[in-house]
Amino acid sequence: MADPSLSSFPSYNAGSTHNTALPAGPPAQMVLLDWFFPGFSMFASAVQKYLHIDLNLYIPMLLFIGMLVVCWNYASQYLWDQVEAYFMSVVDIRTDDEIYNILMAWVATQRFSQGARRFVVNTSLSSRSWFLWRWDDEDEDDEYELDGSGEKRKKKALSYTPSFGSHYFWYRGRLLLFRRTANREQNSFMLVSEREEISISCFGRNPWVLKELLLEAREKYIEKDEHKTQIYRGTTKSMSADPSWQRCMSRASRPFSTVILNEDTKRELISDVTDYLNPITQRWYANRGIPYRRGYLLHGPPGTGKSSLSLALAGFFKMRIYIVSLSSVNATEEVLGNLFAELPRRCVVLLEDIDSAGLTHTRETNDTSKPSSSGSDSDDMEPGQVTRGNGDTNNPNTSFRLSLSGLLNILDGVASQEGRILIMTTNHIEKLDKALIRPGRVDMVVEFGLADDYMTSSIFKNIFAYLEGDDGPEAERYLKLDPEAREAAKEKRAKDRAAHDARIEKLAQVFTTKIPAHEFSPAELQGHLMKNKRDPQRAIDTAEEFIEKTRKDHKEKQLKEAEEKRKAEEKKVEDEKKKAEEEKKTAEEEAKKKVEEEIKKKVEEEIQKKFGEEIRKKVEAEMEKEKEKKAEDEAKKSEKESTKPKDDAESESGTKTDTSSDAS
Ligand SMILES: Nc1ncnc2c1ncn2[C@@H]1O[C@H](COP(=O)(O)OP(=O)(O)OP(=O)(O)O)[C@@H](O)[C@H]1O
Repeated sequence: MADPSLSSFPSYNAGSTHNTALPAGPPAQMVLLDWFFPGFSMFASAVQKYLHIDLNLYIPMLLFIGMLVVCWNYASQYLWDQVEAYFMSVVDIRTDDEIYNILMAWVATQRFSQGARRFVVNTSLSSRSWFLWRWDDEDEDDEYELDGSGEKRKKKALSYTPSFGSHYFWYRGRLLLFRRTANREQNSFMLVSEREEISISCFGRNPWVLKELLLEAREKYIEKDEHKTQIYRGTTKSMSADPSWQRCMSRASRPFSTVILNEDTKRELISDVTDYLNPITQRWYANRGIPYRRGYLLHGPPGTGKSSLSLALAGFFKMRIYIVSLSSVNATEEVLGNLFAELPRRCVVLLEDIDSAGLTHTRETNDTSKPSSSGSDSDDMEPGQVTRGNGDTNNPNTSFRLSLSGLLNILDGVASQEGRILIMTTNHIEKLDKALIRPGRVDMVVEFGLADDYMTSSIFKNIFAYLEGDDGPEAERYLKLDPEAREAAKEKRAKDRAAHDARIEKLAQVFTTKIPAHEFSPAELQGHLMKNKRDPQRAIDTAEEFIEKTRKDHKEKQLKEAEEKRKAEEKKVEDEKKKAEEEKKTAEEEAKKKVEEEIKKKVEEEIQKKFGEEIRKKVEAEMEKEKEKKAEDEAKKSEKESTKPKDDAESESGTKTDTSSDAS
């Protein structure tokens, strides 16, 4: 019997489109189609019923087309692979390398990116890989707008790059292909940028155009950062045990002129570094077998410009700066060694706070013939040992130790990159080991001091005088004026500026007379001036207040330090007392034990002596007794033998007599 559900099936007779006779059962092809495309039979019967079209007629054709498409896909993919392998050049971009940032920054500026219908939008194009992550990057592309109060408000620039897929574009007259695909290996631990693969291909077996593109991208990238200093900090990621340099900032290079320091010292420093970086100098070093590196030591009280000078120097010579602070808990020998091994060839390394690392102990202390370094508070440390926290061995931070010889090995061992500039900063040069600052490790020492009159006045002018670029959007407004008006405006502006600077010059003198020399650090003065950055007169009027408050702070700090020192000394005395008491107690116990042992020995000897004599006497008496008894027995025996030949009758009475005598 026919299946009623198939009553609506179209005819399976290929010859007749209008034949409604029921088929014996669904043909195999229909079952197959239904299996591949569920509901196909329903769709076919609906088409048959309402449009009078028998799809059965077209099935072979559809199948053929489908197969053709599959074959085409396969063949085209195969062909494309062959073309790519034999007739194209391809560059794969590593997403965990800085080249990713470089290329994506270039791609974002290309027409094909901006025209892409499906695209990725970012506020930062940098790779998400933690070691490339810029987390505080002031981007030049960031836009600003003025809000109601006239303050600038930063708007993050948006970058558009093509989304997953293949994107063709022209470059230097050649057709190139930018391909962005999802990484074949997807796992949840992967960072966003690692989940994609990027490549650029060109037709032809010569990849020169790709290399040129990459060089151009790099050039643009460097150009963008030309006036910036790239700052890297040595960190130990909690997730990974390996320490690494993290790019933390790309900051507008600090002009050298803004660091207030003796002009001769500045000039000397710049010419020294210039000479060092000269390729001829490098050859000179190589010819003489001298390690090609240079070290500088900047020392002085906190906030006097040591870090600022290092940054300005890196910016001036367009070098990256790698900062690591030895006061950080993680600055162990292993961490530092790994960090130094990762340094690029040409860079500035800033080793901060080498005094707080406790490098206060000389290597020579191992050698008792040589004098100890400084009599500093670290004197009771183990020789050659470095602790953090001013040699406070009780400081929990000191649980990680860095030996001085370890640090020296890192500084000039195989891990140290030749061609680098090492800058060490310290607040207490007197505490440093001579080995650490000997020539070859430190080639120039620059001293920083508290602000003198020249510094005070310079800082004042630095804050309040007009500087190029201060105008911002106001300057753009002038550009919109007609040439005549612009000229007049320009002249007026120049006059205003000159008048302003003259006023600031006078005010700087007044301010300088109010601030006592060599008492405050430039950072403290700058802090006070910054509080009044729009009102120089107010900065002068509140100078006394600042002096009073800062003196109070100094006093409090001194008191705190003295208190800490006192506590440390008290603790030291206490510890020593405890130690002495313990030693005394131990000595007493030992003496007591000794006396007891002696007494015991004597008693034993006495006992031995006394009881030994008695026992001897007793034994002798016993022996004597035994001897006597033996002699008696002998006598008796011989007597018996002598009386034996006499009469037997007498012998009986004799026996009786013996018995009575024995009984008595
Ligand atoms: N000589 C100086 N010239 C210009 N600015 C200075 C100078 N000294 C300090 N400053 C300002 O004070 C602030 C702190 O300076 P900086 O960090 O360079 O001091 P430092 O000597 O490295 O301090 P620390 O020893 O605590 O690391 C900076 O903002 C800097 O602009």
